[in-house]
Amino acid sequence: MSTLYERLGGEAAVDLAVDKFYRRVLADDRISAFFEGVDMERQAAKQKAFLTMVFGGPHHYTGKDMRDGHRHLVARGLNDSHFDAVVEDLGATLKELGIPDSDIAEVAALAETTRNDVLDR
Ligand code: HEM
Repeated sequence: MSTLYERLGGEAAVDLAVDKFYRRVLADDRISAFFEGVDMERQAAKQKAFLTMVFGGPHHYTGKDMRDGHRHLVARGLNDSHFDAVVEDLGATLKELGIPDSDIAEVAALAETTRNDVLDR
């Protein structure tokens, strides 16, 4: 029985999805403002960490890290609607990559488990 991360293609799939996902997020005017002024050098690594988490792969982040990493964004108004937009953009990216709907639903469910930490509540 393979894990979701393995089924999606492991690290290679994460690398492929990072670029497509980030482009989609930056083009999404519901959420792009939150990424203004973000350190671009570190951004690829962060996006990789993001996708590894939501693919259910090996990552070192905790709920506390997610709180600390997004608290400054919550202070700038980050809320459920923005979280929903990110999950939607992620689903659209995976769909574009030919990932089956059942796997996309699993990724969305995993993302969901981080919602209260990301939104600091
Ligand atoms: C599924 C939920 C989410 C996960 C798993 C996630 C994951 C991550 C991770 C791992 C980092 C790197 C943290 C660090 O090491 O500094 C990060 C940073 C970031 N996230 Fe998220 N994130 C989520 C939701 C969101 C949402 C909804 C937004 C905004 C619409 C967002 C915007 C950002 C930004 C702008 C950064 C960079 C912050 C900075 O460097 O100033 N994230 N996220």
